[in-house]
Amino acid sequence: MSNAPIAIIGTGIAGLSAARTLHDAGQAVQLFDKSRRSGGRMASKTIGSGTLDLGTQYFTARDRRFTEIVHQWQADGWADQWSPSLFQSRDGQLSPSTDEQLRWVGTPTMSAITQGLLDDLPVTFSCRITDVFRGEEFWTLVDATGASHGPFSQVIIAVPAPQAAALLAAAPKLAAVAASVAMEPTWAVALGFATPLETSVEGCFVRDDALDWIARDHSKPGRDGSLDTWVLHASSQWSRQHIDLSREAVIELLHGAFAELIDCVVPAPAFTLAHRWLYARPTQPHEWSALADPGLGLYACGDWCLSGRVEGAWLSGQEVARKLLENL
Ligand SMILES: Cc1cc2nc3c(=O)[nH]c(=O)nc-3n(C[C@H](O)[C@H](O)[C@H](O)COP(=O)(O)OP(=O)(O)OC[C@H]3O[C@@H](n4cnc5c(N)ncnc54)[C@H](O)[C@@H]3O)c2cc1C
Ligand SMILES: NC(=O)C1=CN([C@@H]2O[C@H](COP(=O)(O)OP(=O)(O)OC[C@H]3O[C@@H](n4cnc5c(N)ncnc54)[C@H](O)[C@@H]3O)[C@@H](O)[C@H]2O)CC=C1
Repeated sequence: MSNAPIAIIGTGIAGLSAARTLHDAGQAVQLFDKSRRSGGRMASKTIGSGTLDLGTQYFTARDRRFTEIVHQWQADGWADQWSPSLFQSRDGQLSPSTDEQLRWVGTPTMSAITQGLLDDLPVTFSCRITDVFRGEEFWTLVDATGASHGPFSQVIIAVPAPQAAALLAAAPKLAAVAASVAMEPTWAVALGFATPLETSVEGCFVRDDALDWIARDHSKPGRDGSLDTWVLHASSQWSRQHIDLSREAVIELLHGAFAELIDCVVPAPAFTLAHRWLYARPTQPHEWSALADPGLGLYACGDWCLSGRVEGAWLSGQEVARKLLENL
């Protein structure tokens, strides 16, 4: 057995779930991410004095193992329950839609969870891995600048399926599985109002043309900042149809749809932002848990291996760590 560390590409919840478990089992890990910080689709955006959850809005916990870890995160101060005043909108009709579902958010921002998991694990940010190849004994990673990283004993790829497919070239069967997963885009828009909107809506499931979901970000626990902030998510279909639209045009269209939907006057926002998530969610759930070629030492995990939600991504990371440890 070699002392070379395990490389993990991706510091979203899946990669960090695996990293933490491997680290706790005494394995050395080295993480890489193309972004400047951890979180992936659970990242939060800093805006002036506050922050916004532009990707994941909340998460539910149905699996026992995930429920246990979420309670641990709550005890650590990284997560808390969010009980929004919920509505739904169908055919332009807004109506209350309360339910009993427990919903969780990171505190004070969604990214607090991945930051907590990362802690002081070794990580290289702003490093897009473009090639993963195996020599006689060890793995080497190559980044977009052409620089090499290694040697590594094993590699875990924890990125969205379309990006994973290219990095799994050394294991064509795994690459083919990843390539078979279609992922849908989501346009996200944030609006900040200087004066709070006069509505009791804090979250709304929408089934109209453009929008899919709206949330009063400011209503989540631990959020500060002076603006009344809202996050609007377009439906997959609308996002696909408007994939190449400019940010300004997307803000205008979704702001218009929001103003039509909400039951109050919507003044001009003091702040706007648009973000395009190209690989927001798999078109359907899968039951792979994680992909593994133990002989080679190449593994993959991510939300696309399971439910396409935070819970699925975390469970997939657990499963990849379990498989890897089992094969050491
Ligand atoms: C708009 C939106 C709303 C959502 N809402 C919810 C919700 O309300 N509830 C819920 O449960 N889930 C929600 N989700 C889904 C949830 O965010 C994901 O299921 C989960 O965060 C996926 O985690 P992951 O670790 O698998 O992938 P990611 O979070 O995508 O992490 C992958 C990481 O890999 C990095 N990366 C990619 N390619 C490379 C490369 N070549 N080299 C280096 N690094 C690379 C990325 O920068 C990223 O940090 C939402 C997603 C989006 C986009
Ligand atoms: N925009 C994106 O890219 C993504 C959005 N995601 C959303 O993240 C959420 C996560 O799902 P779960 O954890 O199962 O959460 P959940 O149980 O709150 O919601 C699941 C789905 O059930 C419906 N629903 C739930 N509660 C209500 C209600 N009170 N009134 C009306 N409809 C309701 C609604 O359609 C919702 O999308 C879902 O809303 C997904 O649509 C998940 C992944 C990506």
